[in-house]
Amino acid sequence: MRIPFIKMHGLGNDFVVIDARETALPVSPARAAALADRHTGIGCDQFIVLEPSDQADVKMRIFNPDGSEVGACGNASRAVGLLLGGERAGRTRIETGGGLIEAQATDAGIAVDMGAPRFDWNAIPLAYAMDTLAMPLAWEDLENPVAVNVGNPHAVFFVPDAAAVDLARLGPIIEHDPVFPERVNVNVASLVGPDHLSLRVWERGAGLTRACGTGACATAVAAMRRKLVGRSVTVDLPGGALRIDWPEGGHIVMTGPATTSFEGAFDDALYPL
Ligand SMILES: N[C@@H](CCC[C@H](N)C(=O)O)C(=O)O
Repeated sequence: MRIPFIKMHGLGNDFVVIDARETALPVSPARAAALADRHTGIGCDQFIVLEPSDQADVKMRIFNPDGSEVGACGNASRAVGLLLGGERAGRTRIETGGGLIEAQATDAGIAVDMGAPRFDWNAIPLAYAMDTLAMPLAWEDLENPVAVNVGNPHAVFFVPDAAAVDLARLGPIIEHDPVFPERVNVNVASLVGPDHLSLRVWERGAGLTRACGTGACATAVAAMRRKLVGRSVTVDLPGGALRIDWPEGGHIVMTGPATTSFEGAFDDALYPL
């Protein structure tokens, strides 16, 4: 069977999106990983499957290129908001594994209500109780991260110069540390101006990406909790900038672009379950 797909991205974090609301597409970790492969498949940072939802306009399933299914993807949420916004008068409620979120087209881009961050150690989750605003741990020069869950788990390290960190080497070590039983997304961030952060992310199950929307949300709220910035910040990533707002006691709102690259179709027999 020929399966239509849409290739999209948010700041260079790229997705293969399948609209399976009408015709179901069986997915397995092996099929997701094969489609995401940049040499032998279509190639993407995350494979996204849209399914019917009984509590929102759509259910978004998210797979990393290693085949793992995860709870949240900020950049894909904006892409899905762009894709379905026309059908939904600009506003799309999206069910994810990490909770219900809502995307809205605005003059500044697609704004997504990403819900409330969680800082409890067992919500991250961590292997044992500890202070999540300054975890008493270090991996070489990377020390005392903030741990936060924004639908998926993040460790945020504040460093003098994020560009100088050997994230390709340290990222996988931290991602797989047993202190993070569900692994972790690894963020290194520096303050580059008032309410302005620079960020690089080693994504769990994906590696270095040009942008990570949930990483930007996690880093912004971590910086707010550390009182490094105010409640509205710009986060520069290798692929471009996102605006993150987190009003006192409220939900995180991420605003930024989403883009459609091209459409195509694949033969599902070439990607067995
Ligand atoms: N690129 C995403 C995050 C995708 C999931 C992540 N790798 C995880 O395993 O939690 C984003 O834009 O947030």
